[in-house]
Amino acid sequence: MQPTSDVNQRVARISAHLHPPSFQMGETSGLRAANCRGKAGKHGFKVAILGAAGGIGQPLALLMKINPLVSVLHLYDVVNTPGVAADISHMDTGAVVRGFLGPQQLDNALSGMDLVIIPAGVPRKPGMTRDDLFKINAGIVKTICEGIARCCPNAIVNLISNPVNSTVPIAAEVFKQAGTFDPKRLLGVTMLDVVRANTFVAEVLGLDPREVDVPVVGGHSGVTILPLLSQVKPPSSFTLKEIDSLTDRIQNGGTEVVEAKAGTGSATLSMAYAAVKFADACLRGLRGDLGVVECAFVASTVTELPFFASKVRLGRSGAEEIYPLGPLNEYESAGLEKAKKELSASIQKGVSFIRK
Ligand SMILES: NC(=O)c1ccc[n+]([C@@H]2O[C@H](COP(=O)([O-])OP(=O)(O)OC[C@H]3O[C@@H](n4cnc5c(N)ncnc54)[C@H](O)[C@@H]3O)[C@@H](O)[C@H]2O)c1
Ligand SMILES: O=C(O)C[C@H](O)C(=O)O
Repeated sequence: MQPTSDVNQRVARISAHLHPPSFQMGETSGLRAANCRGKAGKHGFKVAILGAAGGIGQPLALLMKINPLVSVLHLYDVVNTPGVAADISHMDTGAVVRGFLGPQQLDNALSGMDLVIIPAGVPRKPGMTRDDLFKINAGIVKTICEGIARCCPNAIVNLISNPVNSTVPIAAEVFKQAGTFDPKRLLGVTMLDVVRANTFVAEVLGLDPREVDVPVVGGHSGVTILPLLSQVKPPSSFTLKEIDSLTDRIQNGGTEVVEAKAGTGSATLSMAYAAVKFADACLRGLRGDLGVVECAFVASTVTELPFFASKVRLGRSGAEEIYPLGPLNEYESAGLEKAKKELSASIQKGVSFIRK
């Protein structure tokens, strides 16, 4: 495989020749959006997806195009965005779609955005840990975050790229160096763990998953994924066997999908669903809705670690309140100690990548 920087440079050279700063619906057909009578995009939020041509990026773009809170949707990737943007732009929903290809168009993709969602980077293959992705994805996240600091320092950032336990600290360090770090606006997306936990717990309880709420705290990898089954809503009790098997399945849900996909990638469709659920919550918070609460991996003082996933209240300025973990039982307290040990090393690895 070629180093990412070489690929990026080649893409930049080619795209500089082939493409203007962005391309929009109709630009190849003679009927440019700019010439049309209606001017869309006045109401609602401007959202960028970086990694928009990927396994998560494409269904995520589709679902964000349907979201009535989105007025402008920027789709950025280092490959294939012309096709994805053209395709998505034909959907008769409100958001105006623009595509951006390659590093030369990164700044235009990001300028003026309210929310930036980042699923850029390589996924796992069977036998790999999320930390095995660090080598490639750390640099990708660094470059993208440098762009955010330059072009939309006030945007809310939803970071999906793995390993989340390290990429969020990387993003924080980039923003600190640029003088733009606002801990409330940087959110690591752990929503898929909650989505899985709700589904698996509902299965055991014989309930509709939409009626179930399982807080999942800690981080987004193996033992750092800590479901708090003692706090499930509606209040429920489990046998020790159920607790063991539910905890194991929630912690290894990602690996279950990686193995089932047998080398072709990791969770994309359920992740796009989870990402949209989380992004929608962020947008409702930005709009000023009250009582929007979801789990996310954020800068935190809930434990002695500088980052931790827990329930947060989303408002006009991002994660405005971070809730404490609440009472843990003995099983969960033991899990918390294991989680903190692994998380601490992953956070340090991310910080050192930038401070080196
Ligand atoms: N947080 C979570 O819960 C969660 C869940 C699933 C997957 N993930 C992670 O999300 C990432 C993406 O997964 P995927 O299945 O969509 O992978 P994918 O390979 O299908 O897509 C990734 C996309 O990123 C693009 N990309 C690469 N370098 C880029 C750069 N410098 N700038 C912009 N785009 C770039 C690629 O061209 C590709 O289109 C992986 O790291 C994966 O581990 C996280
Ligand atoms: O498991 C992976 O590598 C992808 C993602 O983190 C997931 O939880 O599905």
